[in-house]
Amino acid sequence: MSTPVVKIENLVKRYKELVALDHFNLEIEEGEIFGLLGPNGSGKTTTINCLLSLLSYDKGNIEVFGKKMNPDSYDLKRQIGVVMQNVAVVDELTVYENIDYFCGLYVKDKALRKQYVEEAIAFVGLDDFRKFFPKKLSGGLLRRLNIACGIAHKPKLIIMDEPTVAVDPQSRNKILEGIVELNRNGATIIYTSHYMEEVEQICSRIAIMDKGKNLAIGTKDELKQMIKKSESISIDILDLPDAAIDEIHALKHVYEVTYENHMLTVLCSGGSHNLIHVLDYLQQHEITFGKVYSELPTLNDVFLEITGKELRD
Ligand SMILES: Nc1ncnc2c1ncn2[C@@H]1O[C@H](COP(=O)(O)OP(=O)(O)OP(=O)(O)O)[C@@H](O)[C@H]1O
Repeated sequence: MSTPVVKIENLVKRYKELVALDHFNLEIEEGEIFGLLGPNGSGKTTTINCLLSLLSYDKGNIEVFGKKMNPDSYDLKRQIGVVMQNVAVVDELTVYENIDYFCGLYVKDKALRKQYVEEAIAFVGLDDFRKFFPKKLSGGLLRRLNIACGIAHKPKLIIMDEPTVAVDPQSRNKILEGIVELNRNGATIIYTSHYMEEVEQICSRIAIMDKGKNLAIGTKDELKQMIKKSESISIDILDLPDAAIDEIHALKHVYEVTYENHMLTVLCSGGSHNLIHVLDYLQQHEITFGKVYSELPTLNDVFLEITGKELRD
């Protein structure tokens, strides 16, 4: 097997009494867009800061590209691009100068740097704004500048910590498309977010975090197969007899039935054609129904089943 790009073993990080990372483990392979998904405060930023050796930790081991990561591992850091949650650019420098400055920390050859800066500007679509100072940019454009500064030196590993927080939908889509393109061009990506839709959209594998622990790991389909729920059926019904609830509950693959505010909700585990079986039952018993909805599980359902609480909170 190839050497993982990132290997985190048994990482423990405490802030005084608070255990922010609790024996956290993670392996990321080359070529992945790896999603770290967890609610606010679950430990995503702490993981990233430990990984970059910006924070010391109490226990555990971290390797990047097969080598131990230390605060002075400059050879490793040169191969990493970081886009932090809080925009970190220099207000006194223009868009071009900012990207040139950050790229210049790693790329000393002037001609090559010029080429990289131009490519980064084109990549994030800031060509019309190259002479603007950061204070003149909208929130979305500022985020794009932040990304350009982190990736201009063409790192092999790119870490993005919630890059779309407080970003308008247009810029958000542009950012997500850009991440996929960076990956297509050969970079391994670590992407932290508490937006499950984004993580589902772009990540090849996902770790679900809560309270400093890695609760589950896999592709989105693997994660969804870990839980009981495979389908949630909701049907508008004006009047449903109590006996029908019990009989629907007894249908194959059904494990939970509720009827509230004229809405029948049927949760199913495995099987196929569950919706047809429920509708057949209603028709055979001449129960009139209105709108019908069938939903597959989301990552929120995975989180809910594992932790007993909503990811969205
Ligand atoms: N410098 C610090 N001092 C004390 N506690 C901290 C510090 N930084 C983070 N924490 C705490 O550690 C826990 C993990 O925080 P962390 O920022 O890593 O989570 P997160 O998943 O990145 O959340 P968010 O999405 O809000 O950034 C939280 O309970 C947080 O309050």
